[in-house]
Amino acid sequence: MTAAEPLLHLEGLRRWVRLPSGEDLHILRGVDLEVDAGDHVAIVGRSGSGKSTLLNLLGLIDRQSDGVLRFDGQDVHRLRDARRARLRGASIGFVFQQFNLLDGRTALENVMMPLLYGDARQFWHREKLAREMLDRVGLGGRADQVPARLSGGEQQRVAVARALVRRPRLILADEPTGALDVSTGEAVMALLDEIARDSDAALVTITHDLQVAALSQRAYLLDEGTLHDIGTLDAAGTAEARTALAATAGLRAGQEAVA
Ligand SMILES: Nc1ncnc2c1ncn2[C@@H]1O[C@H](COP(=O)(O)OP(=O)(O)OP(=O)(O)O)[C@@H](O)[C@H]1O
Repeated sequence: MTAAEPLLHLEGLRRWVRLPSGEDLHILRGVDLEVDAGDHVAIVGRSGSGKSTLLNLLGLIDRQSDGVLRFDGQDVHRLRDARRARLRGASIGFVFQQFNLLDGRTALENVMMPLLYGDARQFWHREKLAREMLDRVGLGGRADQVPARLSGGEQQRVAVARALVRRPRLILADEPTGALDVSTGEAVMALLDEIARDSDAALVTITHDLQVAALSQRAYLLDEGTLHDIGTLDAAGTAEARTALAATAGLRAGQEAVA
Protein backbone atom coordinates (compact mmCIF):
# COMPACT_ATOMS: atom_id res chain seq x y z
CA MET A 1 0.00 0.00 0.00
CA THR A 2 1.35 3.46 -0.85
CA ALA A 3 1.07 6.18 1.79
CA ALA A 4 -1.78 7.84 -0.10
CA GLU A 5 -3.81 4.68 -0.64
CA PRO A 6 -6.57 3.96 1.90
CA LEU A 7 -7.19 0.40 3.06
CA LEU A 8 -10.51 0.34 1.20
CA HIS A 9 -11.25 2.38 -1.89
CA LEU A 10 -14.65 2.07 -3.56
CA GLU A 11 -15.45 4.10 -6.63
CA GLY A 12 -18.69 3.96 -8.59
CA LEU A 13 -19.35 0.49 -7.21
CA ARG A 14 -22.43 -1.07 -8.78
CA ARG A 15 -24.16 -4.35 -8.23
CA TRP A 16 -27.18 -5.63 -10.10
CA VAL A 17 -28.82 -9.01 -10.35
CA ARG A 18 -30.87 -10.49 -13.17
CA LEU A 19 -34.39 -11.35 -11.97
CA PRO A 20 -36.33 -14.36 -13.31
CA SER A 21 -38.50 -11.88 -15.26
CA GLY A 22 -35.38 -10.97 -17.25
CA GLU A 23 -35.17 -7.50 -15.70
CA ASP A 24 -32.10 -6.27 -13.83
CA LEU A 25 -32.51 -5.23 -10.20
CA HIS A 26 -30.04 -2.42 -9.50
CA ILE A 27 -29.12 -2.76 -5.83
CA LEU A 28 -25.99 -0.59 -5.62
CA ARG A 29 -25.95 2.29 -8.09
CA GLY A 30 -22.51 3.84 -7.68
CA VAL A 31 -21.05 3.61 -4.18
CA ASP A 32 -18.01 5.72 -3.33
CA LEU A 33 -16.20 5.18 -0.03
CA GLU A 34 -12.72 5.33 1.45
CA VAL A 35 -11.78 3.67 4.73
CA ASP A 36 -8.35 4.00 6.32
CA ALA A 37 -6.64 1.67 8.76
CA GLY A 38 -7.92 2.49 12.26
CA ASP A 39 -11.19 4.03 10.97
CA HIS A 40 -14.54 3.00 12.39
CA VAL A 41 -17.26 3.57 9.80
CA ALA A 42 -20.94 2.72 10.17
CA ILE A 43 -23.29 2.06 7.28
CA VAL A 44 -26.97 2.38 8.08
CA GLY A 45 -29.95 1.79 5.87
CA ARG A 46 -33.45 0.46 5.96
CA SER A 47 -34.21 -3.21 5.36
CA GLY A 48 -33.70 -4.03 1.71
CA SER A 49 -31.48 -0.99 1.02
CA GLY A 50 -28.54 -3.19 -0.01
CA LYS A 51 -26.43 -3.37 3.17
CA SER A 52 -25.78 -7.11 2.94
CA THR A 53 -25.03 -6.78 -0.75
CA LEU A 54 -22.41 -4.12 0.03
CA LEU A 55 -21.00 -6.16 2.90
CA ASN A 56 -20.58 -9.17 0.62
CA LEU A 57 -18.59 -7.01 -1.81
CA LEU A 58 -16.42 -5.52 0.97
CA GLY A 59 -15.85 -9.02 2.36
CA LEU A 60 -14.73 -10.32 -1.05
CA ILE A 61 -17.59 -12.83 -1.00
CA ASP A 62 -19.33 -11.47 -4.13
CA ARG A 63 -18.04 -9.52 -7.09
CA GLN A 64 -19.30 -6.13 -8.18
CA SER A 65 -21.11 -5.75 -11.51
CA ASP A 66 -19.18 -2.55 -12.27
CA GLY A 67 -16.93 0.01 -10.60
CA VAL A 68 -13.73 -0.24 -8.57
CA LEU A 69 -12.98 -1.91 -5.24
CA ARG A 70 -9.38 -1.72 -4.08
CA PHE A 71 -8.25 -3.43 -0.91
CA ASP A 72 -4.85 -2.30 0.29
CA GLY A 73 -4.21 -0.82 -3.14
CA GLN A 74 -5.10 -4.02 -4.94
CA ASP A 75 -7.92 -4.21 -7.51
CA VAL A 76 -9.61 -7.27 -6.05
CA HIS A 77 -11.87 -7.79 -9.05
CA ARG A 78 -8.85 -8.97 -10.98
CA LEU A 79 -7.92 -11.66 -8.48
CA ARG A 80 -8.87 -15.28 -9.06
CA ASP A 81 -11.22 -16.92 -6.55
CA ALA A 82 -8.47 -18.79 -4.68
CA ARG A 83 -6.42 -15.59 -4.18
CA ARG A 84 -9.50 -13.71 -3.04
CA ALA A 85 -10.29 -16.46 -0.54
CA ARG A 86 -6.73 -16.33 0.83
CA LEU A 87 -6.83 -12.54 1.10
CA ARG A 88 -10.22 -12.75 2.82
CA GLY A 89 -9.03 -15.33 5.36
CA ALA A 90 -5.84 -13.47 6.19
CA SER A 91 -7.11 -9.89 6.15
CA ILE A 92 -10.84 -9.74 6.92
CA GLY A 93 -12.69 -10.75 10.08
CA PHE A 94 -16.48 -11.12 10.18
CA VAL A 95 -18.87 -10.66 13.10
CA PHE A 96 -22.51 -11.59 12.47
CA GLN A 97 -25.78 -10.93 14.27
CA GLN A 98 -26.33 -14.61 15.11
CA PHE A 99 -22.70 -15.23 16.24
CA ASN A 100 -22.38 -18.29 13.92
CA LEU A 101 -20.35 -20.31 16.42
CA LEU A 102 -19.98 -24.07 15.99
CA ASP A 103 -22.32 -25.62 18.58
CA GLY A 104 -20.43 -28.80 19.39
CA ARG A 105 -17.09 -27.03 19.89
CA THR A 106 -15.78 -25.16 22.91
CA ALA A 107 -15.13 -21.43 22.89
CA LEU A 108 -11.40 -22.20 22.55
CA GLU A 109 -11.94 -24.53 19.58
CA ASN A 110 -14.14 -21.94 17.90
CA VAL A 111 -11.47 -19.26 18.25
CA MET A 112 -8.72 -21.64 17.10
CA MET A 113 -10.64 -22.52 13.93
CA PRO A 114 -9.42 -19.65 11.66
CA LEU A 115 -5.81 -20.33 12.73
CA LEU A 116 -5.96 -23.75 11.07
CA TYR A 117 -5.88 -21.81 7.79
CA GLY A 118 -3.29 -19.26 8.93
CA ASP A 119 0.43 -19.10 8.25
CA ALA A 120 2.81 -21.60 9.86
CA ARG A 121 3.31 -19.47 12.99
CA GLN A 122 -0.44 -19.07 13.49
CA PHE A 123 -1.03 -22.77 12.86
CA TRP A 124 1.58 -24.05 15.33
CA HIS A 125 0.73 -21.52 18.05
CA ARG A 126 -3.02 -21.71 17.53
CA GLU A 127 -3.95 -22.70 21.06
CA LYS A 128 -1.78 -20.02 22.69
CA LEU A 129 -3.03 -17.33 20.28
CA ALA A 130 -6.67 -18.34 20.79
CA ARG A 131 -6.28 -18.32 24.59
CA GLU A 132 -4.71 -14.85 24.44
CA MET A 133 -7.61 -13.61 22.35
CA LEU A 134 -10.18 -15.12 24.71
CA ASP A 135 -8.37 -13.38 27.59
CA ARG A 136 -8.55 -10.15 25.61
CA VAL A 137 -12.35 -10.38 25.36
CA GLY A 138 -12.61 -11.27 29.05
CA LEU A 139 -13.46 -14.94 28.58
CA GLY A 140 -10.17 -16.60 29.49
CA GLY A 141 -11.93 -18.51 32.24
CA ARG A 142 -14.68 -19.87 29.94
CA ALA A 143 -12.46 -21.32 27.20
CA ASP A 144 -13.76 -24.87 27.67
CA GLN A 145 -17.47 -24.02 27.55
CA VAL A 146 -19.60 -24.85 24.53
CA PRO A 147 -21.69 -21.94 23.14
CA ALA A 148 -24.95 -23.28 24.62
CA ARG A 149 -23.47 -22.74 28.11
CA LEU A 150 -22.64 -19.09 27.40
CA SER A 151 -24.93 -16.05 27.41
CA GLY A 152 -25.67 -14.18 24.16
CA GLY A 153 -23.18 -11.45 25.06
CA GLU A 154 -20.50 -14.02 25.88
CA GLN A 155 -21.15 -15.88 22.62
CA GLN A 156 -20.74 -12.63 20.70
CA ARG A 157 -17.46 -11.98 22.53
CA VAL A 158 -16.26 -15.44 21.46
CA ALA A 159 -17.27 -14.50 17.91
CA VAL A 160 -15.31 -11.24 18.23
CA ALA A 161 -12.26 -13.21 19.43
CA ARG A 162 -12.63 -15.59 16.48
CA ALA A 163 -12.95 -12.68 14.03
CA LEU A 164 -9.84 -10.98 15.38
CA VAL A 165 -7.52 -13.88 16.14
CA ARG A 166 -5.76 -13.68 12.76
CA ARG A 167 -5.24 -9.93 13.26
CA PRO A 168 -7.31 -8.86 10.22
CA ARG A 169 -6.78 -5.42 8.68
CA LEU A 170 -10.54 -5.04 8.16
CA ILE A 171 -13.36 -6.13 10.47
CA LEU A 172 -16.87 -6.33 9.01
CA ALA A 173 -19.61 -6.38 11.63
CA ASP A 174 -23.11 -7.13 10.32
CA GLU A 175 -25.77 -6.10 12.89
CA PRO A 176 -23.38 -7.24 15.66
CA THR A 177 -25.75 -6.20 18.45
CA GLY A 178 -28.98 -7.29 16.75
CA ALA A 179 -29.48 -10.33 18.99
CA LEU A 180 -28.40 -8.64 22.24
CA ASP A 181 -30.10 -6.37 24.75
CA VAL A 182 -29.06 -2.71 24.69
CA SER A 183 -26.44 -2.70 27.45
CA THR A 184 -24.87 -6.03 26.37
CA GLY A 185 -24.80 -4.74 22.80
CA GLU A 186 -23.06 -1.54 23.91
CA ALA A 187 -20.44 -3.55 25.82
CA VAL A 188 -19.76 -5.78 22.79
CA MET A 189 -19.48 -2.74 20.48
CA ALA A 190 -17.12 -0.98 22.90
CA LEU A 191 -14.92 -4.09 22.99
CA LEU A 192 -14.93 -4.47 19.22
CA ASP A 193 -14.08 -0.79 18.78
CA GLU A 194 -11.27 -0.94 21.35
CA ILE A 195 -9.61 -4.07 19.95
CA ALA A 196 -9.91 -2.78 16.39
CA ARG A 197 -8.26 0.49 17.42
CA ASP A 198 -5.48 -1.29 19.35
CA SER A 199 -4.55 -3.33 16.31
CA ASP A 200 -5.05 -0.45 13.82
CA ALA A 201 -7.69 -2.46 11.95
CA ALA A 202 -10.52 -0.72 10.10
CA LEU A 203 -13.99 -1.50 11.45
CA VAL A 204 -17.06 -1.28 9.22
CA THR A 205 -20.31 -1.80 11.11
CA ILE A 206 -23.50 -2.41 9.20
CA THR A 207 -26.60 -1.70 11.22
CA HIS A 208 -30.12 -0.33 11.15
CA ASP A 209 -29.65 1.00 14.70
CA LEU A 210 -28.47 4.61 14.88
CA GLN A 211 -27.33 4.20 18.47
CA VAL A 212 -24.86 1.55 17.32
CA ALA A 213 -23.85 3.77 14.40
CA ALA A 214 -23.22 6.61 16.85
CA LEU A 215 -20.20 4.69 18.17
CA SER A 216 -18.42 5.12 14.83
CA GLN A 217 -16.29 8.06 13.73
CA ARG A 218 -18.28 8.47 10.51
CA ALA A 219 -21.67 7.19 9.43
CA TYR A 220 -23.19 6.75 5.98
CA LEU A 221 -26.76 6.20 4.96
CA LEU A 222 -27.30 3.67 2.18
CA ASP A 223 -30.34 4.83 0.27
CA GLU A 224 -31.45 4.37 -3.34
CA GLY A 225 -28.28 2.41 -4.00
CA THR A 226 -25.81 5.14 -3.04
CA LEU A 227 -24.06 6.19 0.17
CA HIS A 228 -24.76 9.54 1.81
CA ASP A 229 -22.34 10.89 4.39
CA ILE A 230 -24.29 11.65 7.58
CA GLY A 231 -21.17 12.56 9.56
CA THR A 232 -20.75 11.74 13.21
CA LEU A 233 -23.77 10.86 15.31
CA ASP A 234 -22.05 10.80 18.66
CA ALA A 235 -22.17 14.44 19.75
CA ALA A 236 -24.42 15.27 22.68
CA GLY A 237 -27.70 16.65 21.45
CA THR A 238 -27.95 14.44 18.40
CA ALA A 239 -30.82 12.44 19.89
CA GLU A 240 -33.41 14.61 18.16
CA ALA A 241 -31.52 14.51 14.88
CA ARG A 242 -31.29 10.73 15.20
CA THR A 243 -35.02 10.45 15.81
CA ALA A 244 -35.73 12.56 12.73
CA LEU A 245 -33.30 10.57 10.60
CA ALA A 246 -34.73 7.31 11.90
CA ALA A 247 -38.22 8.39 10.95
CA THR A 248 -37.29 9.40 7.41
CA ALA A 249 -34.88 6.56 6.71
CA GLY A 250 -36.81 3.69 8.33
CA LEU A 251 -34.15 3.07 10.98
CA ARG A 252 -34.07 2.39 14.70
CA ALA A 253 -33.15 5.55 16.60
CA GLY A 254 -31.81 3.72 19.63
CA GLN A 255 -33.15 3.80 23.16
CA GLU A 256 -31.71 7.14 24.18
CA ALA A 257 -33.03 8.94 21.10
CA VAL A 258 -36.58 7.69 21.32
CA ALA A 259 -36.84 8.09 25.10
N1 LIG B 1 -29.35 -12.49 -5.59
C1 LIG B 1 -30.44 -11.72 -5.51
N2 LIG B 1 -31.49 -11.94 -6.34
C2 LIG B 1 -32.59 -11.16 -6.28
N3 LIG B 1 -32.73 -10.12 -5.45
C3 LIG B 1 -31.73 -9.86 -4.60
C4 LIG B 1 -30.53 -10.64 -4.58
N4 LIG B 1 -29.72 -10.13 -3.63
C5 LIG B 1 -30.38 -9.10 -3.08
N5 LIG B 1 -31.59 -8.92 -3.66
C6 LIG B 1 -32.57 -7.87 -3.33
O1 LIG B 1 -31.85 -6.63 -3.26
C7 LIG B 1 -32.32 -5.82 -2.19
C8 LIG B 1 -31.20 -5.53 -1.21
O2 LIG B 1 -30.89 -6.73 -0.48
P1 LIG B 1 -29.91 -6.75 0.78
O3 LIG B 1 -30.01 -8.09 1.38
O4 LIG B 1 -28.56 -6.29 0.36
O5 LIG B 1 -30.59 -5.64 1.73
P2 LIG B 1 -30.30 -5.29 3.28
O6 LIG B 1 -30.20 -3.80 3.36
O7 LIG B 1 -29.15 -6.08 3.76
O8 LIG B 1 -31.62 -5.80 3.98
P3 LIG B 1 -31.86 -6.34 5.50
O9 LIG B 1 -31.51 -5.18 6.41
O10 LIG B 1 -33.32 -6.65 5.51
O11 LIG B 1 -30.99 -7.53 5.69
C9 LIG B 1 -33.49 -6.57 -1.57
O12 LIG B 1 -34.68 -6.10 -2.17
C10 LIG B 1 -33.22 -8.02 -1.97
O13 LIG B 1 -34.42 -8.75 -2.06
